[in-house]
Amino acid sequence: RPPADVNGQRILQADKEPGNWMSHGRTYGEQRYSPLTQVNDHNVQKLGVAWTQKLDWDFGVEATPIVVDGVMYTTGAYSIVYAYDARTGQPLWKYDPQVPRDKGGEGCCSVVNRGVAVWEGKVYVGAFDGRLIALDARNGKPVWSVDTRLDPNKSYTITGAPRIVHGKVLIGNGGAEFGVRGYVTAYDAKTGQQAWRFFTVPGDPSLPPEDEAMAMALKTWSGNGWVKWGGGGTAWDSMAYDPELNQLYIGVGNGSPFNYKFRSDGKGDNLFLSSIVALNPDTGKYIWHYQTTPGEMWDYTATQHMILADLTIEGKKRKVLMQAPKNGFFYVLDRTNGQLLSAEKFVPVNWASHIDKATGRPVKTGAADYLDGKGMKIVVPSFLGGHNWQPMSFHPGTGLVYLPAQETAAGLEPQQEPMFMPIRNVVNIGLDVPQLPEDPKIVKQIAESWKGRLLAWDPVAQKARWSVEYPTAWNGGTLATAGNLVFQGTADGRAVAYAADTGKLLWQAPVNSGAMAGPVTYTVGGEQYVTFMVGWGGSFPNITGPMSLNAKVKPESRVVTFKLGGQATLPPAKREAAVLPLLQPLKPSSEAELKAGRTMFNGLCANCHGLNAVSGGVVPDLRYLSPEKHGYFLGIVYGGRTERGMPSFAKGINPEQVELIRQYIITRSHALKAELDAAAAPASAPAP
Ligand SMILES: O=C(O)c1cc(C(=O)O)c2c(n1)C(=O)C(=O)c1cc(C(=O)O)[nH]c1-2
Ligand SMILES: [Ca+2]
Repeated sequence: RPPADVNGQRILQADKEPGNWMSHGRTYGEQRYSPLTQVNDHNVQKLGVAWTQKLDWDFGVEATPIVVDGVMYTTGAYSIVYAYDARTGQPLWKYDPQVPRDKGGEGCCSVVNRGVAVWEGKVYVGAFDGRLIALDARNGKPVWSVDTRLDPNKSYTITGAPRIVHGKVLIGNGGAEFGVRGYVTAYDAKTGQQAWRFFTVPGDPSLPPEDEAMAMALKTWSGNGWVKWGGGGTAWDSMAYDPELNQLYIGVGNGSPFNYKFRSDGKGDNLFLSSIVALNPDTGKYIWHYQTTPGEMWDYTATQHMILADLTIEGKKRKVLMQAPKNGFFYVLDRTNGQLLSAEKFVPVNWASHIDKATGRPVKTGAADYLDGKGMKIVVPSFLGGHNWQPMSFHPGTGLVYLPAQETAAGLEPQQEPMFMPIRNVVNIGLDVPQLPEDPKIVKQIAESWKGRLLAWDPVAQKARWSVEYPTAWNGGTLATAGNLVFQGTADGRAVAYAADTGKLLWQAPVNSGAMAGPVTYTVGGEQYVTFMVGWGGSFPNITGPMSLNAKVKPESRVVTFKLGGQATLPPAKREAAVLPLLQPLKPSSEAELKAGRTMFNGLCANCHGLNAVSGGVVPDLRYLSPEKHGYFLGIVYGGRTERGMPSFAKGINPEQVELIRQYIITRSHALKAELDAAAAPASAPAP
């Protein structure tokens, strides 16, 4: 059999070859449940390392590997594709699409990638710069490549994994924090020829709508504010497919800009933002939609993982679709028609009290409404969500969904007038950057209130059967197996397994770095393997650095595969301690100057270097910047550091403003020094 000779028939019958993991969620229903039982709740403690492979870039790793007939196809940062012998880890080939290294600034959440799809001897990857590329599965040589961007002058990116249905490769894009318009496109798997495109939000209302769905959606928007800001609705991650109904489900993202007033005069539902939309996969035609957050204004994407299952609810067998989007409610929909069956909170939520059963609409509390003219509002969950892209899993035996949830909150405040229109490289959401105090004691308190939780969620009863708490948010996706196991990677650098029925911790092993991706399991030569894609990054450590420090991990990207009795060793973790350099003198600056420096830092730099210049450790913490680099700071900002992933900021800020940013960083280094000195001083030091 030629490599990666997967087709729809094989995916439909995935349970007949449980040793392979042939599509993103293993099956079209994306349950991430494996029927394999060789590794089970009786022997899982005998798992040892089978093999490891280091990846090129120590940025976030989010890929679900595809494993077919003994070969693993997976990705790392910058959309680099790796093929390994799945038994030994021996590299077979590597393909680097050469995404320009300074493109990082054009995405909200680093140059991550969630994996490939395979089909009839080809491997498909969505490159961060917007290309969809087909590779020859034998050698990784490109066969075709298309540019999926609607407008190359906008910050369109791809981080999601393609799905393939009826010979069509389906892919969306990211960019709703940068002023783009969302859509999903289908390309012929053989040739790359475009088959259809479904827009998720309307275009310019002065032009005719593209189709009936856009005509319907347009009625739910007001004014034309969104035209310049794209409208958003990017479908940057999840899809699922029901072959019996022949329905493709896409998860649609947040509005662009977040600011609902700038976007739509603060009026209307704004379809299809934050919605699940069912499409015909052959034509791209609309079938139904369910909107989780009408009038979205909090980055409440509904791009989170969707699982299809058959559940018995009130005595009736229902074909359901389950999703736990960012907004904090767990939804169970009838997937034949999009009707709401139930929705309950799975984490604390303040923007809505409940979802009304009769209308299917949330009942908003007003507590998170930052447009009420009363200033900053604390929004729960935060823009990182009660759940983000980390995939869930569903175990048909226990009937439970294993959900990597998180408790987070953030302060949001609208700009009165747009500071600027969206430009490349710079996040612009029509809000002031999320507020975070500088006082380390308060930051510590907030950080401790941000929790990660693995929930074993009963979707029929709509409540947790068991849960495990973690020291930070941003723990990994899950995998359920017929061996009564749930596997998960953790933010604090472990691979763990729980009993699926009781939640008892049965096994854990260090993996050196935060493990966020969904693990997979497969067999080669009759032996079962479990693979974790490891590597800390993505939006949590990059933007909300201070909240992520309790994870106490460094970025270190690697494939780590386990098997029963595995004897390989994991290389020791990188652990160089950061040393504060000789501090730059504090120049006397006015309050106003320091405030301007802080605003600019948080607006321009914090998306990677962290709010208030506290980095989560994936991108350098500028408080530790050496005197030498302070000497040519302007050169770095204007020139960028392309080889390290930093774009040029020559456009948009003048040298005086760059100097204000530098002064702000210096004050933050001094504050850190004082904090470290205080921590090092003996608790009851005698007065001098
Ligand atoms: O609106 C968008 O277009 C968009 C894209 C992406 C992305 O492509 O990674 C993320 C988000 N939004 C987002 O809101 C978010 O929380 C997020 C986290 C991550 C990540 O990989 O860590 N990506 C994204
Ligand atoms: Ca977003």
